[in-house]
Amino acid sequence: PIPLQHGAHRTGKRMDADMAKWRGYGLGQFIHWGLYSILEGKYKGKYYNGAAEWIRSWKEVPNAEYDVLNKQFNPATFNATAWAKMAKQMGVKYLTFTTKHHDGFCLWPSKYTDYTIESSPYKKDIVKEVVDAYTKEGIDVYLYFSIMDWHHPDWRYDLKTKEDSIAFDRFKLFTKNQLTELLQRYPQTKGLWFDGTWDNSWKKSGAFTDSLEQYLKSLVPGLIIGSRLRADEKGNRHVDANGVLMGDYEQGWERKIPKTYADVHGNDWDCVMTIPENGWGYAEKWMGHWKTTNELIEMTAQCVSLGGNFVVNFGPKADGSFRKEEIANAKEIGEWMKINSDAIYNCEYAGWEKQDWGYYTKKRGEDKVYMIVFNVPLSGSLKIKPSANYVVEKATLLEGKQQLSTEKLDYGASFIQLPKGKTFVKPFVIVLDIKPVK
Ligand SMILES: C#C[C@@H]1N[C@@H](C)[C@@H](O)[C@H]1O
Repeated sequence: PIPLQHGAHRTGKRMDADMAKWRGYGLGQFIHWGLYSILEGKYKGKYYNGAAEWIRSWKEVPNAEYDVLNKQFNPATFNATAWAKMAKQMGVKYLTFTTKHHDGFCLWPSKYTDYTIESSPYKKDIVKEVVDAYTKEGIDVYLYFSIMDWHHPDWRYDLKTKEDSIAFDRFKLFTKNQLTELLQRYPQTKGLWFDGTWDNSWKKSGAFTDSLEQYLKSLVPGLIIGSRLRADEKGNRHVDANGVLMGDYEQGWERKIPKTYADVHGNDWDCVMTIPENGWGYAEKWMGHWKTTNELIEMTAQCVSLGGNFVVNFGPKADGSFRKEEIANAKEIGEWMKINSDAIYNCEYAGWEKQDWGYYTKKRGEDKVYMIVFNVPLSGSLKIKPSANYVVEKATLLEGKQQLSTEKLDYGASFIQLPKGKTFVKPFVIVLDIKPVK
C-alpha cells in the first residue's frame, strides 16, 4: 500500500454501539430549509433549471439580492414539533437537517458570523427547535454542514496564491469554530453530514480534514461522520489512495442506489434521495418525475437489502410548511412502515440470490429473512433460493400471519405459494423462519 499520513485510520466497519444503531436505522429523513426556500426555484417570473437551493449560483440572480434574503426570512408559524410528529408517523429513525447550506446562512445564532438567523425577523434558534423536537420524538438528529460557504470572504475554491492560503487558513479556523459551536450548543447531535467538500481548496487540505475529524470526535466520542469530510494528502476524497474508505460510512450515494452488494465494498452506507428528480430546497415546480410512495418504499427496500439506509429529502416552504405531495408521501410511507417495518429496522444484506419478485432483508442477529414483494408473478409462486447455509422452516405473511405453503424444487430452490384468489395491491412482506445448516 501507499504510505499515507492522512488516509483512512481504520479498515472495515466501525463496530461500536453508536454505529450499530446507525446501521439499523433503515429509513431516514433529510430536510433542506433556508433562504433559497424563499425564492422557490424561480426569480422574476423565470424558473431556474437547477436544484432550487443552488439558485444563488444562477446568473439571473444578483448575489447582492440573494444575500439580503435574510431580511425576509420569517417563518412565524414554523412548528418543529409538527415536523417531528410527521417524521415519527412516517417511521424515520434519523433526521439530517441543514444548519448551513452553501449560501452561508446559519439557521443557528453563530457567534462567528452575523449572517445568521438572528439577523432575520424570525430571530429564534431554528436548529435548537428542530434538534429538541426530533430528539423528543425519539428520532436521532444529524446536522448537515456545508464546508463551501459562498458568503464568507475567506472561502476559496482553490489555493493558487499566498493570499489564498492565508485567507483559507482563516476560513478553516472559522469552520472549526462553527462546528465546535454546533456540537456544544446541540449535545444531542449524533453526527455531522458534510457537504461542499469537492473543491481543490479542500482537496489540498487533507491534513487539516484529518485533524478536524479527530478533533470533532474528541469533542463528542461516538460522533458519526461520513466519507464526505476527508481528503487524504494526495487529494483523494471518500476513499484514500489505497482505496480505503475515510469516514464511518460511504456518503457518495446521492440520488443513486448501488446495483449490487459488490458496489458497496463492504462499507456502511446510506442513500440520500430527492422526491423529484433533483432539487433539495423548496421549488414551486418540481423537476422531472415525482417519485410515488411505492417507488420510495421500493428504494427503501432496495437500500436495506444491500446493507444501507434510505434517506428521503423534504424541502419545506419558507414558512415551514410542507407541500401536499410530501405530506402524502410521508403519510403513506408511514402506513406501510406501520405494518412492515420489521423487514426494514435492524435488517441487513441476506446474501441470497436476488429474485424478480423483490428484495430480501435479514434481521440482524436472528434466523429471520424477509421477502419484500413488489412484483407478484402470474403463477402466484415466488421462487426462493436460500444461501447454502440455511434451510427455510416456515413462510408466513407478515400482515395477518397466514402461513404459506412451499414446494421444494431442485438446486436448493423452493416455490412459495401465495394464497389463491388473494390480490395484493401494495408491497407486502413474507417472513421466512430459517435454520442454519449444520
Ligand atoms: C450538490 C449538492 C448538494 N448536496 C445535496 C445533499 C444537496 O444539499 C445539494 O445542494
